[in-house]
Amino acid sequence: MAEHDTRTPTVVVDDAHVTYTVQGGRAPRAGAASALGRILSRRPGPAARQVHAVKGVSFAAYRGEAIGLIGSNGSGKSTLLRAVAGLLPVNRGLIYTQGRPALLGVNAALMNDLTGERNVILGGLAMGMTRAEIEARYQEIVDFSGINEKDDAISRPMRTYSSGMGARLRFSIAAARSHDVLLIDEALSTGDAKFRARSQERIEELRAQAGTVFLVSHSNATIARTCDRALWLEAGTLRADGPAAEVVAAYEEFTKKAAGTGSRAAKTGS
Ligand SMILES: Nc1ncnc2c1ncn2[C@@H]1O[C@H](COP(=O)(O)OP(=O)(O)OP(=O)(O)O)[C@@H](O)[C@H]1O
Repeated sequence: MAEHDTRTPTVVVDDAHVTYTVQGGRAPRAGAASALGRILSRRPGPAARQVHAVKGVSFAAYRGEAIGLIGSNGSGKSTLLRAVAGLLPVNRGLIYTQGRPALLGVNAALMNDLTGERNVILGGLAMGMTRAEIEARYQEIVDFSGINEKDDAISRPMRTYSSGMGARLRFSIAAARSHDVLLIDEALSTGDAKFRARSQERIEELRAQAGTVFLVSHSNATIARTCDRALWLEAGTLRADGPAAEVVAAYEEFTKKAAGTGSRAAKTGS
């Protein structure tokens, strides 16, 4: 008889499909003149197209796990993360999550014209913290981000920050409280080595507080170092799910082979 699984699931994804609908197309010819021509001749515009980004993915994630998402460009990693965060609907299948997952993306919605300080408050509220909680943790968030080490950058508008500084502040806000499910999209790879080490420690703490952490990264080293499990997506389907080191090794083997095929194809001109 199969052993009973006593771990607590935090995210269950069952045969999830996500499709984007893209309106229009053929941009180069879609100028005002051609649009006018279309109206005059009553020709229909370009039809809406579907992009099937996630195709039947299933897995369960448990408390205390740090799961890396790897795969080629456009393989569906960010889409899957956004669907788990509840920001994109699934067209088919089901996604169950415990609590409200927090998505921390490089594009997380902070306001560029507001100061870092105002953004800490906004971001904290968006993460479900109360004003009192934010006030109590404000200094800790700023110190963790390290953006105030050289000058008083926190009082400047976000648009004056480098991309690394912005990413660090976003991570610091999201990591200020514990989450049942924390989803991180590439945020770590933007920071410098010191910040990376610090955020890795913080992810460890969040895991210890019984949360589940998902991390999308193009750095195989980051995935192998930070995660114990990895999901490998390719063209919207799950190619592998297992211990991070094994999945990363299989993915590296695949990318090496794909690069080899590419150069041979280029040589033969096919
Ligand atoms: N807003 C959108 N509208 C239409 N298609 C989209 C949209 N966002 C992503 N896609 C398409 O969905 C597919 C998966 O994209 P996604 O961004 O999830 O991949 P990814 O694995 O995160 O890629 P990368 O590694 O380049 O960040 C791609 O074919 C992409 O072109």
